[in-house]
Amino acid sequence: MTLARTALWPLPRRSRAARAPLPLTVALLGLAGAALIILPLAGMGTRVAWGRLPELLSSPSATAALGLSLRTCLASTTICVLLGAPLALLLSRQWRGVRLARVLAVLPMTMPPVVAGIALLATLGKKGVLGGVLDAWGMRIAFSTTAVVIAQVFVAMPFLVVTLEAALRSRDERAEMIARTLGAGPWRLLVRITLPMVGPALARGTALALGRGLGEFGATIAFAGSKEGVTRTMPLAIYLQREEDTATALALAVVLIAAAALVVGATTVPWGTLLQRWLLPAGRSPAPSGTEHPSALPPVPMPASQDEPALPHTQRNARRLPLTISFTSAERDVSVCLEIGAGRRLALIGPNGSGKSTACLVAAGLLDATGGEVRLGERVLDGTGFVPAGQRGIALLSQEPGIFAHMSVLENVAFGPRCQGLGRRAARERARAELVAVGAEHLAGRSGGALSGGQAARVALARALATSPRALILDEPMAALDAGARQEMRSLVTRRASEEGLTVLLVTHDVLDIASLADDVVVLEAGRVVERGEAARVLSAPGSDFTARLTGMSILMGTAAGSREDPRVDLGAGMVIHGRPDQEVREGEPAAALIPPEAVALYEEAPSGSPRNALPAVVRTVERSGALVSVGLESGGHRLAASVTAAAVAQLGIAPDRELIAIIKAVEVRVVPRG
Ligand SMILES: Nc1ncnc2c1ncn2[C@@H]1O[C@H](COP(=O)(O)OP(=O)(O)OP(=O)(O)O)[C@@H](O)[C@H]1O
Repeated sequence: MTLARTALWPLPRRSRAARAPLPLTVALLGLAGAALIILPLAGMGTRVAWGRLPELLSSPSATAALGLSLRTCLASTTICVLLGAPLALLLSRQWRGVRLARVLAVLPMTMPPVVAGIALLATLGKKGVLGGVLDAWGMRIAFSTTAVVIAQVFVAMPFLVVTLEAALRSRDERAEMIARTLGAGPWRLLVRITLPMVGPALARGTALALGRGLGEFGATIAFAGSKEGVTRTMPLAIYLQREEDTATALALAVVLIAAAALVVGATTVPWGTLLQRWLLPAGRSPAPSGTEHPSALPPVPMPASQDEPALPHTQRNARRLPLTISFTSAERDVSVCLEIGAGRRLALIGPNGSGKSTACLVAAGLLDATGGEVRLGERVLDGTGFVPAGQRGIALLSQEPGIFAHMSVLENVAFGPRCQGLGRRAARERARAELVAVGAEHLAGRSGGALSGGQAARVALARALATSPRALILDEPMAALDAGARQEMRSLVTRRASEEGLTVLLVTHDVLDIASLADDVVVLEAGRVVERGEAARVLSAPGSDFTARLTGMSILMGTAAGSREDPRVDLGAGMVIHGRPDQEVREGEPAAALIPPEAVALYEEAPSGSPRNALPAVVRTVERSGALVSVGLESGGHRLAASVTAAAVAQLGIAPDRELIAIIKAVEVRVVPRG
């Protein structure tokens, strides 16, 4: 079976069926192109005195050229990396004139090298603009080994800059955003997140710069001349000796081609994957765990604030803080004021583009709260001052978990505590305890890039909570998970938020998230609040079109009862709803029964056979909805919606105030715990 599956998908690369057909003419032209590259190399190979290669390469002129090329290339490549990487970082950002700067940076790539040499000579030569000044100080650059290095840097650095800058501009910036919310400063962000993310491009750019430096000829001969042992690099030696000492010139050419092939070959190696494999071998055992308990989490120093001194972890847990987010963004046309009570969980819902993520970014400190204020407890985070992301005591979890793929899971979770000043060992201990708390300790040693969606969501939660936040912003972190993983994540968030006493802002499009997680709901439409209230009230009696459409189903609040095989919700006044089996119930805890309108059938009298869910109900509204009719009912103070045919409406005489019996299929009722 496995064989059949692998044979079918993915299709083997060599399979004929897997290849898109190529016109014969195109294939022949391609082969002609390849011949044009290979034939001269092969032709040269026929002239090389292969047997005398060691002897030829050990001649004084050859060793001098080889040694000089090696030294100057190492120096120029180092300079290319040290100056080129910062230049690429500058060019990858948006600022006035950046387009012109990008053109100038690649100009040496398209310039004839000899022109580059003349330009360098005009600047640094004896009569050059700078050369004259340097000459007065006794520094002669032209026609020295330094000139060779400068010529190589001039022509080679753009290769590194262009490669790195393209990678930087197309990188996914979400990981950096997450790192900022975890407290990373500019250097840590650059060294631990940005550069490792573009590591393969940096390696490729460096290899290309090295290759270009090795082959440099025109700029060198014009600016540095050709003095044996001082400026005569391999390409120059090959050119000058090609007639009088052809054998040595060809031997040097072989070395140059071999070096170039090695360098170009190195650019095709998947360095990122290899490094990860070396640094995190698959067999590496997960970090020891199992002895820690969440209550034993080592403390993390809270960001210093003048008006709120850092508190010990245990005391902070006891303090639940209210969160206020109030701002107006003219650019995005969003104007919102949210007040979340201390330790409460508020669901922010609304159509796409209504401003939910904008509110999350403002709260986390990734966007300015223009004309407003962000306040956590007594501490003003934005408004009369600005507390940067990562120092606010607010953690952000977004739809993309943003797990750092180049780090292990343990390092991911330890990242925040490290940013907050904890030592390596203490940060790792803290990370381990957080992983235990979310049931992911077995993943500690795994690479961050080797997690399933559900695992990544757990790790992201552990990483966010490892910074000991007081408020948690959840911007649809469960949207990409399957139903099972979503339910697990809901329970986990509910438990950890209660344990840590967190104030939670949750963005979601899922009614189940609201029913099981939220205390309060705010509805946004077109950047404005159109409805707010307690979750139970908003869900059972929607006051806006959006919530009415969102809920669609009836949500009956009550108390959980029964067992996994027969879960129930007691609605009070002797009314009970049975749900479908295989749902977790916590006897006596708040729960909601979610009922789709199609699961409700209406009868004049209870049918024989005593169906399990039979509720007396009074019709309140009747509305046509496409081919069907939506009937709004009230049963013991609960609102219930049914979807019936027009024929049923006529047959039963369904009209406002009509008393009926609602029969609800237990298999279609979901029982959801309300944390
Ligand atoms: N980077 C940006 N620059 C300018 N405007 C933006 C930017 N990102 C979003 N917007 C605009 O801001 C408004 C609110 O967008 P936001 O992403 O906050 O909505 P949302 O409710 O989170 O949407 P969704 O449910 O699709 O995630 C939209 O009109 C959007 O076009």
